[in-house]
Amino acid sequence: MEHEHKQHLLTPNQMAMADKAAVAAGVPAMDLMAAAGKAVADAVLARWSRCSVLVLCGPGNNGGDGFVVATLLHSAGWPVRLAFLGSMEQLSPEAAHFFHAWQGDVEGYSVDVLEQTDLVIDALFGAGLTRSLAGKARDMLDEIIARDIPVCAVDVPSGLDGATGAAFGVVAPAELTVTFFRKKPGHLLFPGRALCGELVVADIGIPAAVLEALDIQAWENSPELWYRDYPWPRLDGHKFHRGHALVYGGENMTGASRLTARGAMRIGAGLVTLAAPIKAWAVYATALTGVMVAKLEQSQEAEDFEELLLDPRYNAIAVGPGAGLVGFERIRTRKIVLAALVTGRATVLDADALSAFSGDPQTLLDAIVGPCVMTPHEGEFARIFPEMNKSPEMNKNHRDDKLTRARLAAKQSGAVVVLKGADTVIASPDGRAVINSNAPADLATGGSGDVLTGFIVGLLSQGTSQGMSPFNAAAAGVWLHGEVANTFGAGLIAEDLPDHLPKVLSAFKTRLFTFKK
Ligand SMILES: NC(=O)C1=CN([C@@H]2O[C@H](COP(=O)(O)OP(=O)(O)OC[C@H]3O[C@@H](n4cnc5c(N)ncnc54)[C@H](O)[C@@H]3O)[C@@H](O)[C@H]2O)[C@@H](O)CC1
Ligand SMILES: [K+]
Repeated sequence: MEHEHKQHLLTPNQMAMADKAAVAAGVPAMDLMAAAGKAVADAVLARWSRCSVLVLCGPGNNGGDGFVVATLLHSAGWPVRLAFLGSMEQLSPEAAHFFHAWQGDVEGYSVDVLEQTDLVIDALFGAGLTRSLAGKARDMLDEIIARDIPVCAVDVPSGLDGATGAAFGVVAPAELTVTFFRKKPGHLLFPGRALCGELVVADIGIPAAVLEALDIQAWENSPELWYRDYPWPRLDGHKFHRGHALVYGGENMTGASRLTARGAMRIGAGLVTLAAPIKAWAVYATALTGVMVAKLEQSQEAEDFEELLLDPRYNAIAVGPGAGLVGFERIRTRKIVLAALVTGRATVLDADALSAFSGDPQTLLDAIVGPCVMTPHEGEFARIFPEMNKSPEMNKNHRDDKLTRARLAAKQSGAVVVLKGADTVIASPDGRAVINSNAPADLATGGSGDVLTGFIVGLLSQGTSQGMSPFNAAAAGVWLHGEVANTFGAGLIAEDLPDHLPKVLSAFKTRLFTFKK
């Protein structure tokens, strides 16, 4: 539990509740602010050499943290100026205390203070921001951007929504952001992730026990969340115990489903069968060695696929990569998807399996009866959930909020939704969500999604009853996929992903022992 706690993501509201709970548990609010300010000052001292600093303090407790930072950097011998946007009377008792502790001048709040500033400490607004910045607050940010002055943000860059990662309006990108206690979704979701720069999470003395009462439903993806369920081969195991994944392969883009099949093999499916239309059968059979290839006769591919599925040993199915969308292929892809779903067995739907239901997504959503993982990128997501951003449940300020969209999609469909991108969100129909943060840009390469589908179906084939839930299998697949790309480095192509996985799995296995201690 202790490890998982580190991955918790708190919304700004939950963070305010954590703050209150800590105070109720006996931690003085003054100490929290002092610790927050010290954490920021320490991080600045560790990264920058002595330079001329301007601390911009806002009207709330984010500004309070700023007063502390100013005092500490001044004590460290740095030239510090402070500008305050707010009124003394409205400061909280803690912020007022640290305002009075500041020995220097308080500059007028105008863009002129940016003259001869080498570094800005942005303590204007943090978790309390609820709308776009206007007037003087906004002008200052515009000018910081125009002058390209380095920024260290306190908690979040001012103007960033900690819940969604969206900008309320203008945001000055930070080189460093120091946040407190736990991350927020907005630190991981784009554009927030890019606007934060380097992110430091500082312990300010809030006891982890306050998390219990917060009903947290979002985590940063990490093995701590799912390693207990990871299906390591057992000594007494047999290939049949490790499941049998069935992958549908289309007629033209045969590379895609081959990558899926290879991904499933590498991640530990006991057996993988690729079922392909007879026209393409020879291509598959020649190219694949460890993977079996089943023939689907012309014009009765879906029926043959159904017949294959009469064999209960196929316990996880993947459809989508290279399935085909042109002309009659689209109808065939739809039939294959529905044949897979009606079995109620664990199914992963990707790419064409989703796009084939464009214009008629309800047919797909109604057919989901068993464990299912959908892995759309944004384009595919829009085809299956075209009205999502109009939903009354969407955040009114940020209708493109990825976390909420993925959660609503999971709830509506009953499937685990993996909404892909540089900040992939994995959402469960029960409201839990994981945000992935380990994917490097190298992963944006053709075929990488096909391998991800393979990783997930391979994990699912190893048993959803005793083994991984679809939610955990999806989170594990996405994390391992990112980790492989990270450890492989530059020059990555999709083929490398399955083949480099064993190295990552070995390292992960070693790490597992440290988790268990
Ligand atoms: N655990 C915690 O929660 C802790 C929080 N601390 C700091 O406290 C911050 C949160 O403090 P607050 O809740 O006071 O929030 P903020 O300091 O972010 O700002 C709140 C103030 O801004 C006003 N405001 C909101 N949107 C505005 C807009 N668009 N234009 C102008 N004014 C606007 C509000 O009316 C309120 O007066 C955190 O970000 C963090 O920096 C730290 O002091 C230590 C502990
Ligand atoms: K800030």
